[in-house]
Amino acid sequence: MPPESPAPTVVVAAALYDTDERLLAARRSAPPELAGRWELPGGKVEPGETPERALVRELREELGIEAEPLARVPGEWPLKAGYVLRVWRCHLRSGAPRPLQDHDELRWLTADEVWSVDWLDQDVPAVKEVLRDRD
Ligand SMILES: Nc1nc2c([nH]c(=O)n2[C@H]2C[C@H](O)[C@@H](COP(=O)(O)OP(=O)(O)OP(=O)(O)O)O2)c(=O)[nH]1
Repeated sequence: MPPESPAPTVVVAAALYDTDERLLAARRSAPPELAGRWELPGGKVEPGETPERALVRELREELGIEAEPLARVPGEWPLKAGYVLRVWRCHLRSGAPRPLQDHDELRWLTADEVWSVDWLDQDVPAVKEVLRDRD
C-alpha cells in the first residue's frame, strides 16, 4: 500500500454578495504565477483555527470588512499539491471591501458578469458551484 499522504492544508474562501446580489471577486497581486488572476477572497486555515474563524480573520485582514460565514458551499476543490479550497457563503456585516493585502483590484459581479474576469483555473469549478448554490 502507498504511504498515506498528510492531510491537505485547507484554504477557505468567501462567496460574498452585496445588496444587489453581486458576487465579490478579487484580483491577486502575488505570487507572480497567480498575479492578475481572479479568486474568491480568503486564505489558509492556521493550526488550531476553525475554518469559519480563519475566514473571518482573512476577510478582515485582506479586505477590512467584518463578515459572517453562513453556510458551506458543497464541495472541495484541489489547488496546488497539498492544498484544497472550501467555500462559504458569507454575509457582509460591516465595512466596504478594499484590497488591503494580496489583491490589487476588487470587483462586484452581476450574474451576467461572473465570467467576465479571468478566474484562476482551479477556482472555475468552485465558482460554478457557488452560482448553483445561490439559485
Ligand atoms: N484565498 C484564495 N486562495 C486561492 C484561491 N484559489 C487558489 O488557488 N488559491 C491559492 C493561492 C495561494 O497559493 C493559496 C492561499 O494562500 P493565500 O496567500 O491567499 O493565503 P494566506 O493569506 O493565508 O497566505 P500567507 O500569507 O499565509 O501565505 O491558495 C482562492 O479562490 N482563494
